[in-house]
Amino acid sequence: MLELKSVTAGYGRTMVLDDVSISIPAGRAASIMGHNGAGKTTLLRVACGLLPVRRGQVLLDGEDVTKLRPSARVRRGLGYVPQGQLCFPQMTTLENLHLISTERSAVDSVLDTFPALRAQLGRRAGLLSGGQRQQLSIARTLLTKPRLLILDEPTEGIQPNVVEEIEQVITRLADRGDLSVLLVEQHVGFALRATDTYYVLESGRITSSGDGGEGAVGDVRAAMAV
Ligand SMILES: Nc1ncnc2c1ncn2[C@@H]1O[C@H](COP(=O)(O)OP(=O)(O)OP(=O)(O)O)[C@@H](O)[C@H]1O
Repeated sequence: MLELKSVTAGYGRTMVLDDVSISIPAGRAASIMGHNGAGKTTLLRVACGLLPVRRGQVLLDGEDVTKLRPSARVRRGLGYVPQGQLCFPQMTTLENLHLISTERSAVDSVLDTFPALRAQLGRRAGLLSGGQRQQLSIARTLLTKPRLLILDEPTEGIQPNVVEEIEQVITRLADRGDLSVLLVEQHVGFALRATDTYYVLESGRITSSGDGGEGAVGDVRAAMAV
């Protein structure tokens, strides 16, 4: 579904990603872990078309989309949930959803995925908790009916007692089988539980990769400790 082939990219003359290759088959989930500043968000920006590559290729469903704009990639099934629980704070939860789609069955379906939002439909998004706003942000992206969901640190800034709720939702989405997921996450245990494959990115290079699952926690921590 998504493939980055030997991608080198960065800002101005400074290259951040150096010869990075990752692959996420259709319906599978992968996580990217690494220290602050390793280049994780930069990698996601490249996948979405928000940052051009200097060298290498980005493929969606086998099609070379390296030169395509973000909007063209969204039309091909890419959905991006950036860091920071993006939504319109003055609008209600429902209005935020309706900005993307007013199709009743589609809205109902995302509310089934995020039952906590049902009780908040008339509430302004700016008054929601961080965890609820994160769920709204993911729900808005799901309304675009993506086949690839890209999530940038969805548990960042969320109170510890609701992190588990976010984790459960993402694990369910990753388990759906009809959705590919690319997850950047600092919580190693959660990232590995939720995904089939992991990549460790350090200083812009993939330094370790393997199968997900709790059994890989030691390998990832060791790779990140180097
Ligand atoms: N718009 C930008 N212009 C110039 N340099 C940038 C820009 N965005 C990020 N960088 C630099 O690129 C490097 C990688 O940043 P990036 O945000 O991709 O890392 P990250 O792994 O996502 O970090 P974090 O975990 O802190 O979010 C850092 O050195 C950062 O300072």
